[in-house]
This record gives sequence, structure tokens and C-alpha cells, in this order.
Amino acid sequence: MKHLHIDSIRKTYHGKLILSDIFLTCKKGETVGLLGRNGSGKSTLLKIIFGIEDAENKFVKVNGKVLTSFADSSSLINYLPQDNFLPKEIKVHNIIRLFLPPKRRNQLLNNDFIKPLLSRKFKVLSGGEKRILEVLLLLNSEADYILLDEPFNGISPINRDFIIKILNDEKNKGFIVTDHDYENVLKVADKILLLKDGLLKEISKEKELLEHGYFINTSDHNGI
Ligand SMILES: Nc1ncnc2c1ncn2[C@@H]1O[C@H](COP(=O)(O)OP(=O)(O)OP(=O)(O)O)[C@@H](O)[C@H]1O
Repeated sequence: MKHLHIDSIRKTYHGKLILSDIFLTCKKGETVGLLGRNGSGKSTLLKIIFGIEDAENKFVKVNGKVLTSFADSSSLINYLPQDNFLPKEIKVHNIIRLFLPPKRRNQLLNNDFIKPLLSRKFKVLSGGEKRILEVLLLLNSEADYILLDEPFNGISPINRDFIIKILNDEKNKGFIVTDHDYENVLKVADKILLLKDGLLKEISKEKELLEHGYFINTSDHNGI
């Protein structure tokens, strides 16, 4: 069956339990929104799925193939880390050639936002320009499943809406997206999972996020 299947993930740091028996699935054409407070373990979970962080226990299967190492996962799963990951001294057009196979480059090389940046080195781009380039590289990569850690960070509304549209239109990939800009996560997600106390809870209505203490109702404080 074609899907990403994650099971029994357990992780502790220095004796503190971060992830306890995590189970989740993501199908092609589906976007899973992963929410949680600071330090709840979202980035750790994505790194474990991608294979760049160890876990005490884990089971990751993609399209029927069990993945045991990063080498197994790299062509099937791709990962946008929270921090910039592209080489600083390389020009954007070379980065695109380096990261994407020929048949996947044109869309990005002809993108109206990316075109003016092509001859500039990554290090001179603004924070938002860097993030958009990274997100678009991931979205155009060949992997079936893409893990996006804070893709909307620093991105202005028009470009954010462009990324939301790509995520909503893409039916050949599955996405797991985490971002503190939770309203944007709600706009792209087919299902929402809240990571709290090491466990994942499926959320069916926005008000459950309030009930689980993901945010507080500020109107309670000013009497509105
Ligand atoms: N390499 C590490 N060594 C020790 N503790 C770590 C390490 N990496 C993460 N942690 C701890 O694990 C917990 C989960 O961290 P993680 O970065 O996964 O959280 P997060 O949900 O992504 O947080 P945020 O939303 O703030 O980015 C935190 O308490 C963090 O301090």
C-alpha cells in the first residue's frame, strides 16, 4: 500500500521522555499538520522519520519498504529543516542544478519570484527569499513524502499563499507540515495531529486545540 507509515517511535533525551509510542500515517496526496508547543518534540520526530536522528525504538515504512537508515530514506523522503540548509557561497542557479534533476528544474528556473535571484549567492538573499527557495526546492524534489519544519517562517503573505496553493494542488506527494503559524497549517492539512506530553492526538475541530492548551482564549481576559 502506498503510504508513509510511522509506528512505535520512542525517544528520550538525557532520561526525559520526548516521544512515546508515536504512530502516524500519511498517504500520497495528503497533508498531515503537526502542531505542538515549543519543545514538544516536533522537529525531533521529523528528524527521526527522515533518519538523521536516532530513536530508542522506531518503525518507518514507505510504500511497503521498511526504512532502517538515512541511506534507505533519502530518495523516498525529503526534509526541510527548521534552519537554513543550503550552501552559502553557491549561486541560486547552481543550487537548483545541484539539488534537482534536469527534468524538475525548469519550473523553478522560470518562477517569477526565483528568476531575479538566480545569479545571487545564497548568503546574500533575505531571510524570506532563502526560505522560499528552500521550500520550492523541496516541493519540486523527487521524493514521494516531504517533511516541512516551519516552511512559512519569515515568508510574506503573497508568497505564503503561493506555497499553500502548491501544497493543496499537489496530489502525487504526501506532506507532514509543522509550523507555529497554525492557521496556515490548518489551511493545508487534511488531518491535524497535536504533539503533547510525548503523544500524538488527532484534532477534529479547532476548538480542541484550545481545550488541549495549545493556545489560550485571549478574549476571556479582556471580557470580549
Ligand atoms: N540534541 C538534543 N539534546 C538534548 N535535548 C534535545 C536535543 N534536541 C532537542 N532536545 C530537547 O528535546 C525537546 C524537543 O525538542 P524539539 O526541537 O523536537 O521540539 P519542537 O517541538 O520542534 O520545538 P520548537 O517548536 O520550539 O522548534 C526539547 O525539550 C529540546 O530541548
